[in-house]
Amino acid sequence: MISTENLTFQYSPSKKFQFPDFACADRETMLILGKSGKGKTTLLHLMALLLHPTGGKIQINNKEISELSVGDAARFRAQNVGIIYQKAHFVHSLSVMDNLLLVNYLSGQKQAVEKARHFAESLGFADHLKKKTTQLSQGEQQRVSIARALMNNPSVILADEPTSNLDDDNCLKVVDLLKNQTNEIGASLVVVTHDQRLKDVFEKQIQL
Ligand SMILES: Nc1ncnc2c1ncn2[C@@H]1O[C@H](COP(=O)(O)OP(=O)(O)OP(=O)(O)O)[C@@H](O)[C@H]1O
Repeated sequence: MISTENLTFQYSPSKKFQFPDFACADRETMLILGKSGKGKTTLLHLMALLLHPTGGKIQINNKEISELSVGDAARFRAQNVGIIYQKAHFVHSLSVMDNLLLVNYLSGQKQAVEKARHFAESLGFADHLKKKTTQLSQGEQQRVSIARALMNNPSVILADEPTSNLDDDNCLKVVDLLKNQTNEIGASLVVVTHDQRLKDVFEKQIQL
């Protein structure tokens, strides 16, 4: 469950944002739409505790997260938030499997090899687990990055333009995978995008 109230942010006195209030419950999915420059990535980074709001509240599982210190925010993020970036960033020297297990390691949890295998099966990259991430196609890397975001059973999954580089077929496949996997672990899914193809596949939407 994630919700915001009176959320504001500014990069500079001339670059201010006031975001609409919203709430996304467990197993609920939500789309945040907006043209380029409207602040979609900024809002996602606020929800991910990568930026600190200038005003307002963000709650995850009824915990007020905007007041956490930098260290506490990093711990909270590692344990509760899964992020899918527009362009996946992997550790190129590690295998696909080790990139998945790294999430467990960084948040101080036991390495969940079976879970990684399960996601790889569900998302269709089980044959690639031993490969380096650079050996995968862009669509395959996108699916690995979805699995990586799920590895710690996060309460909230945040996806930044997860479909912008995909053709229509793969776009709908990735959205289905995201929704199904989110539902499986009982998380809230928030997608920010300017991809109009997603308008018809998310019931709950807000426009920036
Ligand atoms: N670090 C920064 N410092 C100053 N201004 C910034 C910074 N990051 C983003 N901005 C500005 O804030 C505005 C919103 O940026 P943001 O990346 O959130 O938009 P967006 O809606 O995600 O755009 P796009 O769809 O093009 O990715 C833009 O005008 C951008 O130039």
